Amino acid sequence: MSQAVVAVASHNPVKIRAAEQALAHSFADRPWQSRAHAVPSGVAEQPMSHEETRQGALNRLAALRQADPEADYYVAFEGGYDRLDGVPCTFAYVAVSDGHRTRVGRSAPLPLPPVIATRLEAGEELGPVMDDLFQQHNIKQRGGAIGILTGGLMDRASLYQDTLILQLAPFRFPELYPLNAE
Ligand SMILES: O=P(O)(O)OP(=O)(O)OP(=O)(O)OC[C@H]1O[C@@H](n2cnc3c(O)ncnc32)[C@H](O)[C@@H]1O
Repeated sequence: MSQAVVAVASHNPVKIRAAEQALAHSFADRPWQSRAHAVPSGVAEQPMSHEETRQGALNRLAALRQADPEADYYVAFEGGYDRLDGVPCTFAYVAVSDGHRTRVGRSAPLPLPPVIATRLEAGEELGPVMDDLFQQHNIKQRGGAIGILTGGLMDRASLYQDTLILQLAPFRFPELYPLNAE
């Protein structure tokens, strides 16, 4: 069977791996390959609200579809920060499309310690702040804040992968999720 292609809206290896794994697990009857594209998010490097983060994922998805019109699936992740129920958190939005149907969803949130929240609210980015506090290099492209603060029980790729798998349910069972009800 011919390879199916998932286009990914980032060169960050964490995001590419998460997209590849989620598609390969959700649609295991097909072999998958990924194509990565650097596309603009159209929002700040460090989105500071859930609305801005969601918009970043949607903007990346739209740019990705223009950049790679022949892919079978399109996946865009955007990492962000907000106070959810008053608690400072980092989370991601994923936007996924097969060219017909589009779904957007937010990951489970990771609560951040006040020392990190204060620095983000002063204008710093989470990746460099984590590198600085935990003496890491480019942790955002490895386990991320999730890896460090869960003691390795989860990592950025696994959280993003699970977030995408949940949003793929309507694509797996299209008869249960009619397009005109979305
Ligand atoms: O190359 P791109 O796709 O832009 O990937 P990114 O990791 O740099 O960027 P995102 O836009 O997804 O995330 C926004 C910021 O949040 C940071 N970030 C998000 N999740 C993180 C995590 O788990 N650990 C460390 N930094 C994280 C990241 O450093 C970015 O500066």
